Amino acid sequence: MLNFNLDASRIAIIGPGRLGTSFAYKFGRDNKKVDIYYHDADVCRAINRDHLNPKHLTEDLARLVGGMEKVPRLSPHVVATNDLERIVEDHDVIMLSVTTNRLPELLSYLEPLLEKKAGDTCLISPIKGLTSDELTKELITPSQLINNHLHRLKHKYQVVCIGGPFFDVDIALGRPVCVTIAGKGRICRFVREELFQFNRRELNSYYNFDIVGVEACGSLKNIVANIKGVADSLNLGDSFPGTIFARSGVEIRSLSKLLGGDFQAFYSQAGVGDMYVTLSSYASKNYRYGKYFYELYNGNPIETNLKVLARIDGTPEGPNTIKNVHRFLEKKNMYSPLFQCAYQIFNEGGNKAKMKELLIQSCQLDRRVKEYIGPVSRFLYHIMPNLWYRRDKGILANLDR
Ligand SMILES: NC(=O)C1=CN([C@@H]2O[C@H](COP(=O)(O)OP(=O)(O)OC[C@H]3O[C@@H](n4cnc5c(N)ncnc54)[C@H](OP(=O)(O)O)[C@@H]3O)[C@@H](O)[C@H]2O)C=CC1
Ligand SMILES: O=C(CO)COP(=O)(O)O
Repeated sequence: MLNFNLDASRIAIIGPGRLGTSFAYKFGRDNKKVDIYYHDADVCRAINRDHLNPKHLTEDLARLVGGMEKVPRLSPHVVATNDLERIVEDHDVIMLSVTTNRLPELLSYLEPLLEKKAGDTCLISPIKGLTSDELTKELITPSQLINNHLHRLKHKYQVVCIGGPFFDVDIALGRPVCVTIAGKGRICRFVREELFQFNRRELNSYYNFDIVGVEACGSLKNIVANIKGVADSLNLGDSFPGTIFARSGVEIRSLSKLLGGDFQAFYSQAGVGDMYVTLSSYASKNYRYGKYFYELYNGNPIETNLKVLARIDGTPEGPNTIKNVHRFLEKKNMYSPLFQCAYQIFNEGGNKAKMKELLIQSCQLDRRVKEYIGPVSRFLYHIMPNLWYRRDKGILANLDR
């Protein structure tokens, strides 16, 4: 049973990437004591000396505020260290601000330290990606990955996820942002009250019990942002984005349900709210990924991917999530034309005309004709989501639901 006398006056952030740095700005402004963990001592020294991140975010902030000299400095209460043991021992609240592919390795380092620690820990995850479970090969969200990895220590920690529309630059600069805090009620109330209600005009939050649904929506919309970046380069007109938006909603809703989330998650800040901004803004790494992928495309997706990643500060989650989702769709024989199209565009090669054709087909020629889910179908989805989903091949593929 987690003890709720957690100390929220100090917070640890693991991963000084774009988002971790932006939360260090925010919590520093709130006079919290912030300790950032990063394994490279030189980077830590630079952060402590200059009160700026030498690797991530700073250049984008400079562009936005009109020059490096105008970039705000991190509060003197923000300190970087490469001592992970001290980070775990000294903090009741730890934000894991790494990308999904780096999370298993990080959890392996954290596990013995959490076990040794005397007190309890609140782990906060803003991570928006899906991965494959090592044992079951099922598609899982970051909180599921954390819980699977740390199941022996489940009495010593709880996970809270942050979802919704929030871009690093907005958080860093104190622009109004409203997130979704998802997880168990008491720990979420603690996080909202102690960390997200200070200066509510700058950062505020709503609560959602459906942590898996919130994470699934936040992760899957990154894939849609990747394809929307491509679509916006294809001269498809001003109507087509509406169809991408609505049809991806259908796919996100179904897939999120299958992963253990609720249909309602999509109608939240973490669903439509986050998808709207990520699909329409250069602030999104995932949207830019799609744009640059089209621009730099040479027929070879592996080479193009490397060139695109070299041009983006930070790692967009969409490209890895597409691969993991694709494996899952194949395994489940699940019908999901837009995610299938995303996989083909970013992994299978071909020319730019093929990208256009794939996108038009996936949006305009969906085999599902009905836009609504009838009451019987809704009930069956509710009681047996693992059976009641649209198949890609076979007799069940013909059922419209
Ligand atoms: N940026 C944003 O606006 C938003 C991001 N998110 C989510 O937050 C997560 C992080 O995103 P973002 O910050 O943009 O990504 P970045 O790639 O900018 O940052 C990840 C950081 O984690 C570091 N890192 C990786 N492994 C470890 C480790 N074991 N220990 C310590 N640090 C480590 C990386 O180091 P290195 O530099 O060496 O690679 C990098 O600094 C993603 O899941 C993303 O989807 C969610 C909403 C908004
Ligand atoms: O989740 C996001 C915004 O809320 C997406 O941001 P990125 O595409 O920059 O990772």
